[in-house]
Amino acid sequence: MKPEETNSIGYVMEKALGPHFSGFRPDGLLSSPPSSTASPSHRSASDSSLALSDSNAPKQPFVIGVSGGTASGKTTVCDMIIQQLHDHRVVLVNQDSFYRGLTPEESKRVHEYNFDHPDAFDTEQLLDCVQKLRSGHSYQVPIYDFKNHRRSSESFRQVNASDVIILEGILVFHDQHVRNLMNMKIFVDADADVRLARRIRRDIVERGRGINSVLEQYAKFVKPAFDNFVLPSKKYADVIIPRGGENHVAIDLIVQHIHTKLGQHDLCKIYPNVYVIQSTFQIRGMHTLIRDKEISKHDFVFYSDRLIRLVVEHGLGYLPFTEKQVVTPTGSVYTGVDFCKKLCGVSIIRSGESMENALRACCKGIKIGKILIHRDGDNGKQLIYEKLPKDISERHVLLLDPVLATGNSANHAIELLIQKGVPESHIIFLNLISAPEGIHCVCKRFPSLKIVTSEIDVALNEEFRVIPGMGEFGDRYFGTDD
Ligand SMILES: Nc1ncnc2c1ncn2[C@@H]1O[C@H](COP(=O)(O)OP(=O)(O)O)[C@@H](O)[C@H]1O
Ligand SMILES: Nc1ccn([C@@H]2O[C@H](COP(=O)(O)O)[C@@H](O)[C@H]2O)c(=O)n1
Ligand SMILES: [Mg+2]
Repeated sequence: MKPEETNSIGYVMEKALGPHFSGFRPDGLLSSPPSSTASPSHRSASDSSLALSDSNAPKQPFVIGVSGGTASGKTTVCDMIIQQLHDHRVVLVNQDSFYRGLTPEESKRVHEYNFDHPDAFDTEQLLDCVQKLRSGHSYQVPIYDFKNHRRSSESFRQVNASDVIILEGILVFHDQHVRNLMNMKIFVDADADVRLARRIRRDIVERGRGINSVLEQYAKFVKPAFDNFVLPSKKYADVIIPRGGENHVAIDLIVQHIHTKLGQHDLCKIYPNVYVIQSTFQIRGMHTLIRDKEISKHDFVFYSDRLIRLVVEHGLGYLPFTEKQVVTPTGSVYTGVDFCKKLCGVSIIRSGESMENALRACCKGIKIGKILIHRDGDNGKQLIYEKLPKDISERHVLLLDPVLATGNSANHAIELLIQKGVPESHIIFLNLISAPEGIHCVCKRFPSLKIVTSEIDVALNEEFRVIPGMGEFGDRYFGTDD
């Protein structure tokens, strides 16, 4: 066959009708798989290399760090968060529990001891505790006594694994390894005078101190350590709460965010631009049907179409809009929104074409372009054919492919769109199922693109097929599987 023949669109189209790997078999093109062996202490909670792909594995808890100066209201804020998260299991770990007990010598000269310096805490032990809880184990947390500055030698507080771990203390943002275990960092802010007033009252009432000793300790250690260690760690906070426990708006927003994150797949916590449509029994039922190898072709198409329609509708929700007012038949004004007009679809041939009808049904008269990515021989070379709207650079693009497997073909298609002038943030990639490997691959390369999917599967197998997956979508949908 002559080279020009192998390059002809007809030839490639015909080839594309053969077995089609929705993830495009990579032949050495696959970037190294996400590592699952890195030591947890050196991984950040937002590190994309976290091995979070196994949906059957226990969910990782959501770790919240709460820091702030002494008596700023950290404990009060934590209590309020815990109360509002009543439908989740939440545990509170206080950094205070990890104060090193004083030696008899140190106890004699307690007024010279700096309880506000990072060295006053056993940070290694604190790290061990959070790591254990994060990996689903319980932990015997020490009990610290502020009156005699020692840990109890007999008793511990058993803290069990839970959905949310709150780690609270003046210096929880100081150590990088501890910080890296947090999914969310909150800094509780309060005026220094207010804090001092609260501290005096609390230390006298609860910690058996006298006014002079509180003021002396404050001037000698607490204030300098606040300036040197606590305040500089404020920059790591995701949220700063002024007025601590009084700030109900801030606490409501935080609780709402935690609720959203808890309901999400772990990959959505890592990549904020990945959206999984909210699962319902209807959606789960449709997935059950289309994943069943015994289903008839007719039913496969019917239920795939239903799911595709949902994904398309959901994806359209991420397009920009403008405000629009209309007058209703009652003569009233309704303030609504106008759809984004500069829009097109692009299907990745062949299976992406199965999504075109749903897009046409939702967006009247929408232009739909096509991209065909064809593996040329066994050397990893690809041929890319495209037929795209001429003004695509001015449009938001809904990229269509029902299965995101390795992410290689998606990345080629996205690269092509970007070459054509489409801003990365104007691309919404729609699919029915995504493999974690594909999500890592696409999101690392294109962090501002959005992926909308209906389920995230467990992993890819050694043949780069999605597990549990649904087989060759294109073959099953277009009836070319046997
Ligand atoms: N908004 C508030 N108004 C009045 N008192 C408060 C307020 N927030 C906290 N307190 C009191 O101040 C003291 C310190 O608050 P706490 O939450 O324990 O601070 P932290 O844990 O940051 O040291 C406690 O006695 C608490 O009851
Ligand atoms: N034996 C101790 C241990 C600690 N402190 C002080 O406690 C403060 C931290 O607790 P908060 O609830 O206020 O965050 C810290 O500023 C230490 O000075 C103490 O007085 N005695
Ligand atoms: Mg406290």
